[in-house]
Amino acid sequence: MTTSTETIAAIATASGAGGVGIVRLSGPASLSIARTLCGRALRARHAHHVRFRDADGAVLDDGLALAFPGPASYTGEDVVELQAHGSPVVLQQLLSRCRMLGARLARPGEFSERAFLNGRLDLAQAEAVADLIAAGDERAARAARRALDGVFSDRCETLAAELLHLRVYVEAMIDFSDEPIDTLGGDEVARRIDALAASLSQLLAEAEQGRRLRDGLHAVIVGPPNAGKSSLLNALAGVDRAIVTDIAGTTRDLLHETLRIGGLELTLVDTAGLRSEGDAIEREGMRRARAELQRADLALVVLDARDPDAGWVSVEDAIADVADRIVVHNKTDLHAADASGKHDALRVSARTGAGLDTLRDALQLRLGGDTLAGEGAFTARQRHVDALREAADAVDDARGTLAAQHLELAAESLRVAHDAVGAITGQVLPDDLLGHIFSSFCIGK
Ligand SMILES: Nc1nc2c(c(=O)[nH]1)N(C=O)[C@@H](CNc1ccc(C(=O)N[C@@H](CCC(=O)O)C(=O)O)cc1)CN2
Ligand SMILES: Nc1nc2c(ncn2[C@@H]2O[C@H](COP(=O)(O)OP(=O)(O)OP(=O)(O)O)[C@@H](O)[C@H]2O)c(=O)[nH]1
Ligand SMILES: [Mg+2]
Repeated sequence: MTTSTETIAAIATASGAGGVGIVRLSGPASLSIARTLCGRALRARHAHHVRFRDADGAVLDDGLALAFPGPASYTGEDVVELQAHGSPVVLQQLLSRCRMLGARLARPGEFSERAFLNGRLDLAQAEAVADLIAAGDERAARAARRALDGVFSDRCETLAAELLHLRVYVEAMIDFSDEPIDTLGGDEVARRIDALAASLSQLLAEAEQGRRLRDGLHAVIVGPPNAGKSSLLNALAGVDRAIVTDIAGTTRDLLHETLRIGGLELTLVDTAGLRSEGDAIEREGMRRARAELQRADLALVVLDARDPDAGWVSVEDAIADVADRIVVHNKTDLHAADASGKHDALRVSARTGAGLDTLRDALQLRLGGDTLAGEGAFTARQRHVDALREAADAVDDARGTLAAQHLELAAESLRVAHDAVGAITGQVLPDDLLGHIFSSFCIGK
């Protein structure tokens, strides 16, 4: 257990006026700072109604003070909460007073970082705290809650334990490598590596879904100029967000809009129409459109129903790497005949609204509907997915090298896999991983 010498303080409640606002302290001086500020000693885990006083004895506010002596606290250190009226001015005054009495301002995520360093939460759980706070819908909140409860961490730790076991075994085989592997239980190790590879790929798939739960689905509207991409964004969002004109090349910047479909969040991005000509501004817009497609889970391809093939040529290349796509033929109000068969396209009209419900249903299906929200689903981050993929690759390598009787290489691959899985829960800490993770938290969390 690490103990910090510095006492940190922050406003723990959201900025702006509120019913109640909380200043939170953590560290060795918390209790003495509170005693001075409240004019009395605080009993552990009791709510005291007190007056918070400034240096000159003036009353800053009255409120509730709570002390949680370590280690039975959120951070594992001595923690104090000053629960005042939710006035930003009063909360700032309380915070300044805490600083005068020896606390320093907490960095973003520093309370949770200390909770991690003191073993109150593992790293994936600490990340789940931030993901819970940022959850955009109920499904994401439930899944973050499960990650916070350790559902994901437990799975990682089971894998890490098995990896450790295999490492020990393979290292032992190296020490006895004069003898043939099969007499050393090589078959048994191979079987266990196979089982481990299967568990890893199962967890990787679930973590990928968890990443989508956390980040929401990212859909990029793409198509030739003038097909009605911006009109469709406006129609789906139900607001007049993007500029629409009959001039090809109207949209240049990326335009993000958050949609809710069936209670689930979807980010929709409007982009510049793709074509081979265009001035410097339009070309920059197309470059951005292509870059945005690299991050897309789904391409929403908009073609003009009157000439879908012409448009298709311009987008085919750009969407080659996108995992999923929905093709729509727009402006069907101008084109009655059904030419959509070729791309398995949905027929819509951004102008009249025809076909938009069907499109919404298709989007909702892609959002995962119930499958993503299944029992036991948890949120995960790209960092976790990358780590599991690295581990899966390394375990595959170990399988091969073991079969070829290269025990040292197999041992090294297992070590790499073990470290990768360990970094998810923070059992293993690569350089500056903590700074990287916690700096994106809210202050006071
Ligand atoms: N007012 C307030 N509400 C809050 C928090 C907080 O810090 N303050 N939390 C902060 O994010 C969350 C709750 N998380 C917490 C986690 C552990 C402990 C704690 O004192 N744990 C001790 C005692 C365990 C017990 O009695 O249940 C421990 O783990 O030993 C407190 C809050 C959400 N609500
Ligand atoms: N009749 C009809 N016109 C439409 C429909 N959707 C869009 N339009 C018209 O088509 C023209 C182009 O629409 P935009 O939404 O700006 O097209 P865009 O694909 O965003 O075009 P760029 O931004 O230039 O790439 C505008 O005049 C729209 O009013 C539709 O469903 N029916
Ligand atoms: Mg546009």
